[in-house]
Amino acid sequence: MAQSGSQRVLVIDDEPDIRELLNLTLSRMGLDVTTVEDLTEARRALASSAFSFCLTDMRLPDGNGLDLVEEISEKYPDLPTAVITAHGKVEDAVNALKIGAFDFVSKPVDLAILRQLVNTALRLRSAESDERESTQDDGGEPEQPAALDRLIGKSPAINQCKTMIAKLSRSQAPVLISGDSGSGKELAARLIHELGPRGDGPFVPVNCGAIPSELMESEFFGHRKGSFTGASTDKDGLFKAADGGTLMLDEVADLPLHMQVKLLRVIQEKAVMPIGAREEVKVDVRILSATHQALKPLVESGKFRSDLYFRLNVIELHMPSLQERREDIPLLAGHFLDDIAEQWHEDGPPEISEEAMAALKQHEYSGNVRELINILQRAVTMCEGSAIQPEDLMLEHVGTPEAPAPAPPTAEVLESADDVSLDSYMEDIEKQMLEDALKKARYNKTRAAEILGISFRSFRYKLKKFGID
Ligand SMILES: Nc1ncnc2c1ncn2[C@@H]1O[C@H](COP(=O)(O)OP(=O)(O)OP(=O)(O)O)[C@@H](O)[C@H]1O
Repeated sequence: MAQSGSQRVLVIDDEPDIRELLNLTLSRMGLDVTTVEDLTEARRALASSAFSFCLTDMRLPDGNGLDLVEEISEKYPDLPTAVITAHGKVEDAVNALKIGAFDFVSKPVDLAILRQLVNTALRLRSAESDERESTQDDGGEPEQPAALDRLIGKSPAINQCKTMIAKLSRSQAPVLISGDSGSGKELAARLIHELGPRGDGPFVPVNCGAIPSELMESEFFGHRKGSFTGASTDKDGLFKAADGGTLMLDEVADLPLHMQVKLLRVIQEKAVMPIGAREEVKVDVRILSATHQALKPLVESGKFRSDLYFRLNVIELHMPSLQERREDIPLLAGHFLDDIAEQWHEDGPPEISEEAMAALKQHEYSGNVRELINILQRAVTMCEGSAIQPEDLMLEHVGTPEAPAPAPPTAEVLESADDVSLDSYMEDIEKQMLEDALKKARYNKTRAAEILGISFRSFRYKLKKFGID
């Protein structure tokens, strides 16, 4: 696809045939191509003209392409640069991405892949120049993208994440997002995707631990009709669904070893082989992975392949736990209370008493932001007055002794609740109690609230929360 206008691209390769092929391919895309054969000429070209994209070979007569990548990321940080790596030289590709290359393409250059790569890089450039123009119009300093405001917090730890996310969104490098459960790993991945040149493409999150091992290959790579019993139609896999966008491998440590091998191949070849297909299907997907477990010990114990780890963990983004940023809790709590009030169509959110806020700030959150949201939802349903009190939070150490304790779970319930979190288990009990009270009160809500010993307002909140009519 030709790009609008004539954008200048710089190609550096010492082999005349390849220079010619690249020149032809990129010119056909409507680009104004400058080709040079070594680093000296490249430096000269960069100093004399403004380019929108740069593509360099690694081994050049007067030095290494990676040195140029480093120079470009310092001197021309807005210029996306891709490197051409020798086939199978994963280390070179990873090093290039680590020092700031936008992406890489391996030899022999697949022209379809190259075209996709260039289009993605140029989309990044045009989005950035639009942004620059709009900040220049305002006469203001370049600001962080507004989407980053969705990552609530002002602590140094979260500010560092925001800066990193903005930077990572400009590259195609695989990122490993680490952090405790509920700390915002998926939110961070979404932002990297949305802010980058693939933002208009699909974002496909997949929980690697949730797919049965025997279905994994078909889920990831798709299958052809008749390739196994039950394959009654062709099916596109998750990679195909994420084509042109981002695939987020959540809980990547749960990938079984046989899938790790296959995944590595896909990442290297940028193509998938659906089960029963005769030919590979090209896919243009950026991979972001997330884990709440440290992967290194798994690599050491042989449960996670070191070559895949090396490939996925090109850059690591760590999402801080709430314990590491307690100062953000008031801001987060205020934001989620507004959210809850809006979702539940209430006039306004209740206030939080000073004591309740202090309890929230001290609490040890094993489920981080997700747990904070759950606590606040529960508090809003429990709150009788205009301000949330510590006992409304129902945190273990501030629980009200007189609050009616739910019936102890039966062995049967516990057995079936193997994978159920405490929160959802408690919610089931709460829902059941509401329904029982309603029945007992012959669906008179005021009476049902009396039976449960809670206010009518709190009863109504709960009905809404559980979608009980
Ligand atoms: N800094 C934040 N600002 C606003 N909302 C946040 C923040 N961090 C997390 N959240 C919200 O908390 C919830 C959990 O976040 P998310 O799913 O991204 O966490 P996670 O680390 O991927 O969880 P898991 O480990 O369970 O996969 C989501 O509703 C998310 O929008």
